[in-house]
Amino acid sequence: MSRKKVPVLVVAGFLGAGKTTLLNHLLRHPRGARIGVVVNDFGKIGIDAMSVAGQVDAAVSLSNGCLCCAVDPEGLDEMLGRLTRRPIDVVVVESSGLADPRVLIKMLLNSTDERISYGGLVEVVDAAEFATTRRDHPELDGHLRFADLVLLNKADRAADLDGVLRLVRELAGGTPVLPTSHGRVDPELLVDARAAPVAQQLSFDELLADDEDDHPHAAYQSVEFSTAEPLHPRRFMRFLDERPAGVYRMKGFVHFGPADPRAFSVHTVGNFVRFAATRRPATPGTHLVLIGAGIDADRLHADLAACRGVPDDTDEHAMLDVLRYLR
Ligand SMILES: Nc1nc2c(ncn2[C@@H]2O[C@H](COP(=O)(O)OP(=O)(O)OP(=O)(O)O)[C@@H](O)[C@H]2O)c(=O)[nH]1
Repeated sequence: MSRKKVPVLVVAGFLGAGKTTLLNHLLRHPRGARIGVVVNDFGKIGIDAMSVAGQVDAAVSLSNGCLCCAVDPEGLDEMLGRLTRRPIDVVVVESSGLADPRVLIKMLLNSTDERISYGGLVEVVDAAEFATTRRDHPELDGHLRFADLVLLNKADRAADLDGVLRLVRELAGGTPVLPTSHGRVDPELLVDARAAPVAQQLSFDELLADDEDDHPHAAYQSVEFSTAEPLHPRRFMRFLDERPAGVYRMKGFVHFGPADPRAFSVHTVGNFVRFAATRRPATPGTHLVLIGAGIDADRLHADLAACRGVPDDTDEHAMLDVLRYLR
């Protein structure tokens, strides 16, 4: 039986930006997702966090040094293999501060392990020390641009948060930038909960209602979109390309009708897009949840509604852009 591939999300950032803090936060608030982690230094991941997540053994670590330098592709595959032997929904890999995350990403993209697929790059940036980090590591600008999502952490300590946010957004080009404190992002933004089809999950409003006070739900909005009609693959890909920067996360199922009879799951983290061909969901059609901040729900609805349609008979390659993101 073929199993769903496990996305491997890379968390990068320069020294002290808050990568471990983010990992601990995700482990403490897994929202039903079974999270495996690969960390550089096991000591920094709170054992209590692993216990909360009920997965004390779902972590591997290097006793020293940096993943990219200490591990060759086979070594990485072996580590991931150990994690994905048990049911797991996502693996989060912490990339050491000084390494270029692209080395690790390349290893993941070239992995021969059929059970995993690269799941995107989250760059954690220290908002309080941004100028110093940038001065010491000019390569930071490049990291911001090729990340899929930038978390501007330590927002609580930044002397001029608006100014830093403006600058980071400008440097990041099209990469969405989300301010956070103590890595407290909603896990829904990064990982898929262990769940039935999106249509049967709790709505975001329901999630808003229930949590501890350190859970920053209130900052986000969710927009749901469903249609029984097929989406036109080219129009939908254009929508993804042009989606507003405030849409941090999108997940659900898409149906392209006659262009491809399969149902596809779609999953985005920031700019990262992943499609997977799935078994057809119980209700054929498209069901999407978009999560973000400062987004115009009516506009998103209208833009998605405009994606409905089927390619004409002469457009044989209409699915190509979608298939490029198939993992
Ligand atoms: N005030 C404040 N402190 C934070 C925040 N996030 C992390 N910290 C603190 O900053 C320090 C560094 O955080 P880590 O999570 O260890 O950073 P890291 O990126 O994993 O660090 P390295 O692994 O050394 O690169 C710790 O003392 C955290 O408690 C934040 O948003 N605000």
